[in-house]
Amino acid sequence: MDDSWKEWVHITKLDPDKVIDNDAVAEIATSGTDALMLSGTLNVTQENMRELITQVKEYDLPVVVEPAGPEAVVLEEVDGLFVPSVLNTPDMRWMVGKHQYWVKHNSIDWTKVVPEAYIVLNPASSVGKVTGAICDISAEDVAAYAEVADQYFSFPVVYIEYSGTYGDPTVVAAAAEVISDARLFYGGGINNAEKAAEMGRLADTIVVGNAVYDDGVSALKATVKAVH
Ligand SMILES: CC(C)=CCC/C(C)=C/CC/C(C)=C/CC/C(C)=C/COP(=O)(O)OP(=O)(O)O
Ligand SMILES: O=P(O)(O)OC[C@@H](O)CO
Ligand SMILES: [Mg+2]
Repeated sequence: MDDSWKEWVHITKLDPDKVIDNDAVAEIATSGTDALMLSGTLNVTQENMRELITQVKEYDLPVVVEPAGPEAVVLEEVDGLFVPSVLNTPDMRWMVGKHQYWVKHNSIDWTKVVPEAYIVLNPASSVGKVTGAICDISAEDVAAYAEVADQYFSFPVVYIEYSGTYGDPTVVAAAAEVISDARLFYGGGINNAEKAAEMGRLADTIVVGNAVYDDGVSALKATVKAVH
């Protein structure tokens, strides 16, 4: 993975566990979004991940996979692998445990891997439930995690994750304030131009997922226009 991902300001997240028709994929691919991130928490298998890759690979925009576990890693025909580590969970499997298992049983092409320091803040999301994240933390707590990720662990990405709900801009601003090297990603509940513009002013990159399925490609396009 070369460093071109550091210029992305808008990522569309597609879920291998959800169905999307080819017309919608074609419109998304030409919407102006910078990249497609194939990612989900529940029911993601090699099979449905490969099906989605086949569906999107014919378009010439970057496609990356964000696995929920070693079993969801597919590297063929994609440009890179964005691997989360969840900072705000007491369950170390989601910070380093699954990663150690993955490395022990596979030979990794590290040039294709971009680590993401996830701070999960929506307890109702699948990722919140699955990882046992401690979501009721303050902006100050979030900023401290962001600084640790950026300055102590040197993660290239800090990802503020509100998956499924629109987050608190003051929390994103607090994280942005303390980060100097990492790219700040924000994802969660962005389904129109206003929300995209607001979080786009605070984070380096916004990620739009559910809106594609719930509100359609026109909503997605509005979020692209708001930041491009
Ligand atoms: C070690 C390797 C290769 C992988 C492990 C990677 C880890 C630790 C992942 C933990 C966090 C996680 C499960 C991320 C999945 C990506 C993600 C956040 C999907 C979207 O969130 P959902 O909560 O599924 O949204 P919905 O509820 O709308 O499906
Ligand atoms: O689905 P939404 O709420 O847009 O969130 C996008 C992404 O952050 C999910 O991992
Ligand atoms: Mg999901």
